[in-house]
Amino acid sequence: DTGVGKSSIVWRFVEDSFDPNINPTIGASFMTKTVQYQNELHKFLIWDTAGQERFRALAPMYYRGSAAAIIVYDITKEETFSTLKNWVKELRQHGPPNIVVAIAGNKCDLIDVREVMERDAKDYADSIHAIFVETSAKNAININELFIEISRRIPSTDANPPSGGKGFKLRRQPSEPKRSCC
Ligand SMILES: Nc1nc2c(ncn2[C@@H]2O[C@H](COP(=O)(O)OP(=O)(O)OP(=O)(O)O)[C@@H](O)[C@H]2O)c(=O)[nH]1
Repeated sequence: DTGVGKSSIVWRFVEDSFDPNINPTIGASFMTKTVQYQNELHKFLIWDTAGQERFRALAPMYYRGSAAAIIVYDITKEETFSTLKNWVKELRQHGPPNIVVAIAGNKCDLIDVREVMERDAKDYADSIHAIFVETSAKNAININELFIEISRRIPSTDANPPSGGKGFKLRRQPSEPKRSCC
């Protein structure tokens, strides 16, 4: 849904910053970030889609061919959790068969006005074999952990060759060049 904090999560991950006055996304925006994980470099190619209803029809362009999808709800708005379930159904029907799904319950800094119980969301995520974390883009809680868990679940490059552009893909390469054999 619009306003749940998708762009803020991506900004926190990519730029380690937070803008309380961030504008709603128009269409989609694209960002990349490379992180070191164990002895590999993981490059994330991230499409941040717009949540406003008028952009809904664009979403398949971005999730088609993607290795992973993060579906975000706002823990202070029950209706965003219902919307999330619809996105899960859509991904299951029209997304890539092996797409890694992660559910992020964002704005966990606002627990005083929580509407979605963490246990309920976790049980739902487990039932669909999705990654689950509560995040706060504002306070930088569980953002890196979310992406690291995604990269851990995505099979290595050979099984997922990069394929031209759209979607959330991850490329792996050794962090140190292999020495050629003598
Ligand atoms: N308290 C709190 N506010 C947040 C958090 N993440 C985002 N926000 C605020 O929520 C509002 C919406 O954030 P966005 O990142 O634009 O939400 P979005 O899901 O990308 O919205 P669309 O681009 O319309 O789809 C902004 O005012 C953010 O500052 C968070 O973790 N905690």
